[in-house]
Amino acid sequence: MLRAHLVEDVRRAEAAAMARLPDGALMQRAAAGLAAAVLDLLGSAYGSRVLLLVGPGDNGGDALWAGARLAGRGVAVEALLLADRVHEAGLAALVAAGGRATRDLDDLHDAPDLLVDGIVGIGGRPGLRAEAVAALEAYVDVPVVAVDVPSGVDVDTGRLDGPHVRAALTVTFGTHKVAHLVDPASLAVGALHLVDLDLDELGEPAVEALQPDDVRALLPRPGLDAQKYTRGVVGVRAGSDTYPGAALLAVSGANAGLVGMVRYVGPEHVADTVRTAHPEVVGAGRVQAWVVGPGGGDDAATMLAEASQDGVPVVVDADALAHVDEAGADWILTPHAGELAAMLGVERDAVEAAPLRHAREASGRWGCTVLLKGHHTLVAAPDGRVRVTTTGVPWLATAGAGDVLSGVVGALLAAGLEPYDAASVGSWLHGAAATQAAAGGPLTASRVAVHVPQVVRETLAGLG
Ligand SMILES: NC(=O)C1=CN([C@@H]2O[C@H](COP(=O)(O)OP(=O)(O)OC[C@H]3O[C@@H](n4cnc5c(N)ncnc54)[C@H](OP(=O)(O)O)[C@@H]3O)[C@@H](O)[C@H]2O)[C@@H](O)CC1
Ligand SMILES: Nc1ncnc2c1ncn2[C@@H]1O[C@H](COP(=O)(O)OP(=O)(O)O)[C@@H](O)[C@H]1O
Ligand SMILES: [K+]
Repeated sequence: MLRAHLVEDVRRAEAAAMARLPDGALMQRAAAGLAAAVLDLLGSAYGSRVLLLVGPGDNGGDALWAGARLAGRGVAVEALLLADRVHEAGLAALVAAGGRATRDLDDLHDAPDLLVDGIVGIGGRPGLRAEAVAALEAYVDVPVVAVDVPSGVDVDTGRLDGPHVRAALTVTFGTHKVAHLVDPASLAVGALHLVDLDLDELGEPAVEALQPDDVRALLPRPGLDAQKYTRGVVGVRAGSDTYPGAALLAVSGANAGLVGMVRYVGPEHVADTVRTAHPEVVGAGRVQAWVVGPGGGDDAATMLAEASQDGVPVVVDADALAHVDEAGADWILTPHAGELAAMLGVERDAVEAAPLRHAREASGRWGCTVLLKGHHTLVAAPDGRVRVTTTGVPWLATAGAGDVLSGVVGALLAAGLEPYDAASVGSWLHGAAATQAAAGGPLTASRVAVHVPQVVRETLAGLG
C-alpha cells in the first residue's frame, strides 16, 4: 500500500527519529536521496547546470545540502536565495563545494538544465511570493525537481490556491503527503520518488493508494469447489430508448469474468442487444448486488426503487444518482465531479477544487462508500478512510468509461468484497485496463472492458 500522511503526523515521526539519530542526520539522508535523483535525471554531472531556488526553511536546507553534493560531483550549481535568512549550514556547504549563491535573479549565469524547488516544503502555506514567481517565470521551459512537495500546493488537502510549482519530478522524504496523490495538486507533482528515512510512529495514513500486491490479495478468485452462484451474481439495470449503449458498456464491465453470472433488466430491445453482444447474460432473478443508472434517463428513478427493494448492495451511477435519497450502508455511489456537485448543491468548480473534502462529505452525508471519478479517482468510506486510484491514463476521459467502471465495481461487490474494497479495486483494475488498452494512444470505453481479464491475469501472476 502506498500511504500518505498529514503534516502533523510527519512532524511527530520526524521528531521521534531525530531524538534517536545524530544532529542533522535526517536532512543528510534527504539531501543524499535528492542529489541522487537529480543526478539520475541529469544523466551526467560534468557540464550540467542546476539552479536551486531556496526558501527560508529546512526545505531550502535540503536543496542547499543536495546542491553541495552535486557541486562536489562536478555539476555547476547556483542558488537563488529567496528569503532574508536561509539554512546557514547548507549555504556554507554549498559555497565550500564550489557552488555560488545570489539574491539577484539578474546575477545568474546561463540558463540551467534543471531547477530544484526548495522554496517551501511541509511548512509552506499555499501560494508563492512574487520573487519565487519571478524566478519560475524566468525559466518556464526548464524542468523542475520539487523538494518534498511542489511549493505553493496545500500539502494536507491537495488544493491549489494561488501560484505553485509544476514539477517534472518530486522527491519526497519519509512518507508520501496528501498533495502527492490528491487532485488538483497531484497534477503538479510529476514523477514521484520516495526517499526512505526509516520513520516509524507515522500512525494511520490520511489517504492511501492500492498497489498491485494489495489488489492481488483482495481479488476474488474461485475456489476448487466453486459454482456460479457461490461466485456471486451481479444484476445490471441500465440503458433506455435514448441511451441503449450505456447498458452494453455497464454489462461489459460486469461480464469481465469476476462473478459467476450477470443478469440484465431493462427495455426489451436493449436486452436483445445486450444478449447478442454477451450471450452469457441472463434476465431478472436473484442477485448479490445491483448496478443501477448508466443511460437510465427517465427510467432511472424506477430502476433505483426496484433495485433497492432486494436489500442487496447497490452501485448507483449516472442518472440514478439524482434519485438517491437514503442510501444503504453497503451501497456505492459513483459520481463524477458534476454529478457530485448536483447531489451536494454546490458548483462543479468547488468539487474540482477540493475533491477530497467533497468525497468525504458525501460519504458522511449518505453513510456509504463514495467513488468520485477524476484524474485520480477517490474512494471515501463513511469511517473516514480514503483510497486514491493512481492507475489509468487521461485517454480514459472518454464517453462511456464510467459505465464500464460501474459494471466492474458491481461485479466485485456481488463477488463478496466490502464496498470500500470493491470500489477501490474496481477503480484500480479499470485504470490499469485503460492503460493497457490505450498502449500510449487513444482508446474507447468498450476496449477498457475487454482488457480487464488480462489485467486480472497479470495481477494474479504478480506481473502488475
Ligand atoms: N519532516 C521530515 O521528516 C523531514 C523534513 N525535511 C525537510 O524539511 C522541510 C520542512 O521544513 P520547515 O519546517 O523548515 O518548513 P519549510 O517548508 O521549509 O518552510 C517553512 C518556512 O517558509 C515560510 N513560508 C511559508 N509559506 C511560504 C510561502 N508560501 N512562500 C514563502 N515562504 C513561506 C515560513 O516562514 P514565515 O513566512 O512564516 O516567516 C516558514 O518559516 C520538509 O518539507 C523537508 O523538505 C528533511 O530535511 C528531513 C526530514
Ligand atoms: N484526466 C484523467 N485521467 C485519467 N482518468 C480520467 C481522467 N478524467 C476522467 N478519467 C476517468 O474516466 C472515466 C470517465 O467516466 P465518466 O465521467 O463517468 O464518463 P461517462 O459518464 O461518459 O461514462 C472515469 O473512470 C474517470 O476516473
Ligand atoms: K518544495
